[in-house]
Amino acid sequence: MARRPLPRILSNGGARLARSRELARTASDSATDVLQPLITIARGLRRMASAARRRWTGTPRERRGALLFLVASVLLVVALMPYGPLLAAVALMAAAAWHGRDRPPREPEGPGDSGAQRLTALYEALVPYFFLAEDPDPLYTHGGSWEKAFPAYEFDDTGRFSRLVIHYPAYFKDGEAASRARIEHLLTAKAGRGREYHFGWDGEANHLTLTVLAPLPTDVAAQRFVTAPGETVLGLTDPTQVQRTLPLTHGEERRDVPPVVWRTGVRSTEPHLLVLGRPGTGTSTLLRSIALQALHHGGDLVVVDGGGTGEYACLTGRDGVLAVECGLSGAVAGLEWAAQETERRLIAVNHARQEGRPPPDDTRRPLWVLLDRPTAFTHLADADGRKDPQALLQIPLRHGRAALVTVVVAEQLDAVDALSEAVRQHTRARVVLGPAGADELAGVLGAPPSTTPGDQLPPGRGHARLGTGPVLRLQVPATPDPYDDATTDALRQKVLELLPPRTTPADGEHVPGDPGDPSEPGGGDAPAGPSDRDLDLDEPSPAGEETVLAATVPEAVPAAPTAAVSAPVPTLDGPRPTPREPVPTLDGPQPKHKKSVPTLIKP
Ligand SMILES: Nc1ncnc2c1ncn2[C@@H]1O[C@H](COP(=O)(O)OP(=O)(O)OP(=O)(O)O)[C@@H](O)[C@H]1O
Repeated sequence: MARRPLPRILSNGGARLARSRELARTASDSATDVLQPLITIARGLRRMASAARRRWTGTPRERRGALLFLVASVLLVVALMPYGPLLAAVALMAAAAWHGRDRPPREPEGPGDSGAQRLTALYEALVPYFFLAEDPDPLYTHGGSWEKAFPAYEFDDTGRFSRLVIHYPAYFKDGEAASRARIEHLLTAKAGRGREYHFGWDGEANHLTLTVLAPLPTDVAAQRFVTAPGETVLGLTDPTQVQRTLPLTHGEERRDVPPVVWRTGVRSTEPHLLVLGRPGTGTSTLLRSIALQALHHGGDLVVVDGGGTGEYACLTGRDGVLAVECGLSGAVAGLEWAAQETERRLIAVNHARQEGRPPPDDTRRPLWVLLDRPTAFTHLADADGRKDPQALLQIPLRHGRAALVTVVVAEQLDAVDALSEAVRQHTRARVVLGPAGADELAGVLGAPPSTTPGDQLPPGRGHARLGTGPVLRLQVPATPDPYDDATTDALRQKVLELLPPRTTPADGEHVPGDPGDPSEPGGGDAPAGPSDRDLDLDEPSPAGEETVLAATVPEAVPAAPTAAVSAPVPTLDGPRPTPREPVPTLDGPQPKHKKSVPTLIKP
């Protein structure tokens, strides 16, 4: 059947319609331009009329008669004057045009009543700190005015300060931490507790800027961070303090968040990290997060857990995890091996340099030594008359940077005194999690933070300082123990996905199943927690009966760990075992294996 053409109005009606709409718009624009003076005058007349009406209603009744009489007299005079009505009409039009002109919206004037009250109260509170009797023209004085002292202020919807600039006298000792802390403490109390503030001291201009900080996101979970090898994300911080951002996945959406990135390796100026916090503030979580990132970048891990709660059990037997030690003997053996491995690497690198060769491959794989609560072992060793495992950290801490050996120590704040001198001296990257006083923070970080901690800190919230850098607010990404019953399924799955696969055990050793990990044969049904959970700190296993926690090393990197058991280990301090001689451990010599380290401790 032949197609019938559409009616013209339908076939090209759309274009016509658009054209006519365009024409109408142009015509209306031109008309508006032409009639603009009339529109302005009309708007002015309306504004004047409403002003007159307001004036009339605002005039008391008893004076309205007089006002009416005055207006009538003026009108009469004008009417009787030569050209009076004409001049009056011209004047009226001119006045209407003036009042009808477009005016930019007026800035709200002043802080309002409640704002002024807050500013006055704050000003009075600051007087004792900023007043000097000898000052001939004091900026702060009792009964004085705050206008000159607070050049800029902003309030939030609830009427509390969101930003405030405070001008202080030049003689105020802003270079002294104690003086600054007193002012910050006062401002925190006056500006409203329960929020976190940033204090920006501008010593040159004698200005202090108080800014309310938005809470750091607590809903970011462990994930693959877009970082280069040698970079570890400790957590998230404020955009004002860091230039860089990382794209992070948060639920379904992706957003750019400023991270605290810690650089390790040969060029690092702070190659080792100390994490402190009160119990339950998230120090183990941060160590787990670091472990996952280290494994992702191809590092080897030795984990020493003095907490003894099995929070690192999920790492046991994973590719790259050399040992997860919860007992004193295991800890000592693991750390002894790490010290010897550091030396071996150093010497190998030195030889290679002297011979003009690049460093051998088996010195290039980063080795991470993670210690959670090492002071628990110090007490145990002391009671037992055994060697303090912390003493073994001396070499990795002092020489680890050149050997790509990184030490991370997590400890409780009140056990700082029990940390060895070497740990305190060589851990120049510092993190403090959870509530801590300004003095405590300054003592650990070497400088007080420029922000105040809130009253209620979520787990994983704290401060970080890398070397001599600024003190940064920190929120550690949620990286819970996947074997913990309290962990939600979504988070458990996220952490399990980040774990490397299990290494095939050597010597037919059994590597425990992964409860909840569907990829593990029998994993879903396995009892929660592998064997290291059962280790009792108070009862160190007898020599030769220590539970094997980690057994193997991937084939791709045979040299590093194998060296621990079979390669010659020259030392910095003195003679070491001769070639082919196994490194002695507390539990006796180790068997030799071609591709794998059987154990750090004999089964
Ligand atoms: N960054 C975080 N985000 C969300 N929850 C966290 C975070 N850090 C820790 N938590 C939660 O807080 C609790 C304590 O964490 P964690 O075990 O890491 O603390 P801890 O300082 O090691 O305490 P303890 O020494 O008692 O083991 C856990 O339930 C953990 O899931």
